[in-house]
Amino acid sequence: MKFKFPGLEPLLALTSDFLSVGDNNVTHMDLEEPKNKMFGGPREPDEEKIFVSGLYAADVLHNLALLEFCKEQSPEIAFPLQFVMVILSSHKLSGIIEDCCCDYKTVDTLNNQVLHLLLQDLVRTPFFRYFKTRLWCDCPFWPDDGMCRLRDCSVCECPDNEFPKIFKVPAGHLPTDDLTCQEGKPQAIVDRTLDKKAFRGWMETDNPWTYDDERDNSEMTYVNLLLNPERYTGYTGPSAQRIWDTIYQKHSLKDLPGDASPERRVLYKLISGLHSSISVHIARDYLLDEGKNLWGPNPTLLYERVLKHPDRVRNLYFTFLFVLRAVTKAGDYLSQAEYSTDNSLEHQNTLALVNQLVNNNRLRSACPVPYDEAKMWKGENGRELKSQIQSQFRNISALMDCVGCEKCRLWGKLQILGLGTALKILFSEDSNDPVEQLGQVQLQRNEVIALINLLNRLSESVQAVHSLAPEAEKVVKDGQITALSLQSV
Ligand SMILES: Cc1cc2nc3c(=O)[nH]c(=O)nc-3n(C[C@H](O)[C@H](O)[C@H](O)COP(=O)(O)OP(=O)(O)OC[C@H]3O[C@@H](n4cnc5c(N)ncnc54)[C@H](O)[C@@H]3O)c2cc1C
Repeated sequence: MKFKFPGLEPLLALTSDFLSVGDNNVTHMDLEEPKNKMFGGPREPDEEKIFVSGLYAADVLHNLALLEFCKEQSPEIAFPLQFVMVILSSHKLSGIIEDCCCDYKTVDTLNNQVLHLLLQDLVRTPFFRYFKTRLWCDCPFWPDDGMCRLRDCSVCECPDNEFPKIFKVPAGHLPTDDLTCQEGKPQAIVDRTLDKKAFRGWMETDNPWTYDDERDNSEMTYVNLLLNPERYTGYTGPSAQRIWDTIYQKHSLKDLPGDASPERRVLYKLISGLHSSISVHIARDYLLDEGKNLWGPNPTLLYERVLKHPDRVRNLYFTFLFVLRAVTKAGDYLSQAEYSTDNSLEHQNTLALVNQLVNNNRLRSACPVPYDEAKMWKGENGRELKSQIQSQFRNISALMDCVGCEKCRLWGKLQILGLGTALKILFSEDSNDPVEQLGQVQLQRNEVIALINLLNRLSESVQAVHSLAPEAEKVVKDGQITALSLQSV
């Protein structure tokens, strides 16, 4: 098949800024070979149609065919061209987001104009600002190997008088000077009672997807998330590496074979999307000068860790839509819930914001079903696979106690709980009827706080990728041009 690639001439013109190859007469190429390489064999007619429709053309051509072709035709342009291709393919993703029902452009527009602002307001409300968690517990898998070197790594807990009275645990609140995990205490019923009184409509229910973090309420502490932003902490090296390796390797999530089930791929994409989002937050709020305590974006880091890898950007968008779908699917439940804090005006305000989010007309018309969960678990071994993946996800959730940096652990736990809540909403197993399933889902207050805060984190990351990409690419391009000119000296 011969395919005319309209982007090739401008690409070559761009490349000719570096080398004199502008008059290279390359406008057609044979796509059979690169296409087969990319997809592992010829495709079905439908996929063929999609392939040539142009949705994937940019990716395929930028990443494979063009490079291969040009290497053969003209080896001297391969390097600058590869660089230009990486840049072009890194943020200009187009077409439908894989396994989802909306395209990249729509998601960017909706996020910039509607979702981002709403979510920013929502996570600032007293209800969504306080997250209950256990910060001090030991890793169930290996001894503590904390590598944190910055004070920015530790979490600032709420002083007792800060959060709404109604949130307070009447007894057994962990003293701030007791930094050890207190194992073996009997189940505390105190906080459960308080939850029922304080949050009418919120239940204590199990989440089959997550490791139960609320076994002993006396070990739980409230954290004001606004005082503990997710950003660069200095947590790096073998400790952090071990967590990510364990997640990806032990659970065989990476380099999935061609015949891996779609469900396994979804689990990988969710973890990878979350990983991208964490990296984006590190890059967008980085400690640029420790001496001067100067914080700001680090475009090179953003590029190296995320933008340079189109699959990581794609997984970020996928995860955003997956969680967004869970929030809208639980819309009826969320719009009838109780958001009481000390102040009834705050409840009204929070409820109004939740309603604007879950019943948003623009979202409904532009992207009515961000992700279609109905396709999952349909195979012969659907049930078995579901319980396997559920147990994998529970293990990943337990691994968060091994994160050797307090602030990273806080956000790791919150976001994994948020993902677990999305999985619970989308794949509630009580019934086969999706309408009934939704009616039966019961959420804990902390799950809803985690879900909305996770959606906000993902929305921030999608926005940062969209808005910081040009700058990041320029910084990298300038660096490359300098490197190229040094090479040619
Ligand atoms: C749960 C958790 C939360 C964390 N939170 C913070 C935080 O708030 N602040 C902070 O400064 N640090 C945080 N860290 C550490 C941070 O994620 C990195 O591990 C650290 O900055 C070192 O980065 P790195 O470049 O070595 O690569 P890492 O990000 O550690 O990645 C390890 C390897 O995973 C692969 N990989 C990277 N990204 C993806 C992706 N999106 N999809 C698939 N594979 C990928 C690559 O092969 C890479 O070499 C956290 C770590 C964990 C485990």
